[in-house]
Amino acid sequence: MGIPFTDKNPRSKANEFFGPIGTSILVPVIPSVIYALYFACNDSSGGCPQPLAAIPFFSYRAVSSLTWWKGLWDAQAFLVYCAWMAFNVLAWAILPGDWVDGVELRDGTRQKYKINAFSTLLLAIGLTLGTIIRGGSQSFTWIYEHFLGLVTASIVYSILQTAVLYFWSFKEDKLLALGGNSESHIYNFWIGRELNPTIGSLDLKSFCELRPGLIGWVLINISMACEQAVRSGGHITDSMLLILIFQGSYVFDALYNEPAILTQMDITTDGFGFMLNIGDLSWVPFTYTLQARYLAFNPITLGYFWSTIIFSVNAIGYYIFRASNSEKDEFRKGKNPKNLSFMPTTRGTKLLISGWWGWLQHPNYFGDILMTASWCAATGLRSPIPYFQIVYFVILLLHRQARDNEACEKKYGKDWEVYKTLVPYKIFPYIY
Ligand SMILES: NC(=O)C1=CN([C@@H]2O[C@H](COP(=O)(O)OP(=O)(O)OC[C@H]3O[C@@H](n4cnc5c(N)ncnc54)[C@H](OP(=O)(O)O)[C@@H]3O)[C@@H](O)[C@H]2O)C=CC1
Ligand SMILES: CC(C)=CCC[C@@H](C)[C@H]1CC=C2C3=C(CC[C@@]21C)[C@@]1(C)CC[C@H](O)C(C)(C)[C@@H]1CC3
Repeated sequence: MGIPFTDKNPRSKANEFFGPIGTSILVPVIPSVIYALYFACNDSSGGCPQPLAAIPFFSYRAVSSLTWWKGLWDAQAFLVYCAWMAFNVLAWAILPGDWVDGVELRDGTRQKYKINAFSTLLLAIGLTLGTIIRGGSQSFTWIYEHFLGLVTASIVYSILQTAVLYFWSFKEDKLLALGGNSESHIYNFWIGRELNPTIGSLDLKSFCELRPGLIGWVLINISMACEQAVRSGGHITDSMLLILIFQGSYVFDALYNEPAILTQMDITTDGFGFMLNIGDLSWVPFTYTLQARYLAFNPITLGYFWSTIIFSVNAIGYYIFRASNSEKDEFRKGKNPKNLSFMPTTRGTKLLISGWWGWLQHPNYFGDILMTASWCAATGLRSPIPYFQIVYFVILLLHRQARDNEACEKKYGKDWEVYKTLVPYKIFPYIY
């Protein structure tokens, strides 16, 4: 099928993520990594890497049997996953929230967003805690027990949703993502063709980025803590408590600042393709919970000394992340309470050259990386598997920095070169 292009939706180049070849590798690799993390870190593996052949996922004999494949599917988990998506849609529809405008799109229109993700989070946590208070820790271990089935459910759901949206994007009059209208179907499938797919007034991309995955992350962590408590006679370790606090507050922060996401590249520029579908709905809830899942069957006590160090790294990271994000948000809204220096640009928008944004090109990434490092450190040193998160996250943010740099070169031209001479370090102070 030829892929049409018009003045409104010009042909784009398939030049990111190593083009059609890179994206055709990424599409099967991302779900495989989610499964691999499960098989390399569960109760039977003990969360330590075994010889690869001992892990069913990597053993030819296991993978070639139909029974093994059937074991990945859990109909009950699939129903629960669909019910979870329905709960999020209902909460979005029923809970009150202000309607705000997104950034101006290239056709002059603006997408409208209902802001009530934070109240959805409070509702979900309230219901969960109510269940645990009434039924004890054992009443909320279902997620731990059905983790593999839920992984499959989320992957199947993401594939179906991406496929439906891909076909839907060929209906006329859609505004497409500038990067997602290349000549390659697989590349467009990965990036996403339509910029802002909606059902009625529900914007699917922002909905999926903030609600089912992020709130699911918190609930999965709580289930892992319940599993640990059941196994140890009602207690959870200091490491598990730290993970609940760190990651819970990270999600609280994201949902409390919901409107801030509307100016980020995922919302303004990328389509809603496989990358964001599987990223939001499967990767975030099922790999970002790796530390809590590991601790569920590997209780680790850190003690006051290490807990204080790890807590401090997370607190410093959070401070840098929040302060720098808020500084830029305020500045973009036309406020400059600290009287920070900035440079004018021919594009019209100004660039900060003092404060957090005069220190690094992405101070918020640096804060985010410190936080992720503290999450991994809370799992101790017995297994390298929970450290997967920091490796992945540094790669993600290095790649994101490169994508943003390219976008800023286009937006600001020579002014961006000047900015880079004034603020030479990208993410890591005095290193990179
Ligand atoms: N936990 C996770 O999995 C992930 C978390 N994140 C987090 O999301 C947050 C947002 O990240 P992201 O949107 O990628 O990037 P940034 O918040 O760094 O935003 C980049 C944009 O900011 C503007 N900008 C850049 N420099 C300046 C300056 N000096 N003064 C004013 N504006 C400037 C430019 O846009 P313009 O000039 O057009 O306004 C640029 O395109 C980060 O905190 C990141 O850590 C991101 C990905 C994954
Ligand atoms: C491996 C793979 C499929 C990667 C896809 C990338 C996505 C996992 C991430 C792209 C941008 C993201 C953001 C968040 C979560 C991860 C993804 C979806 C985010 C919602 C996390 C919470 C933060 O506070 C945030 C709101 C700033 C952030 C936005 C970007």
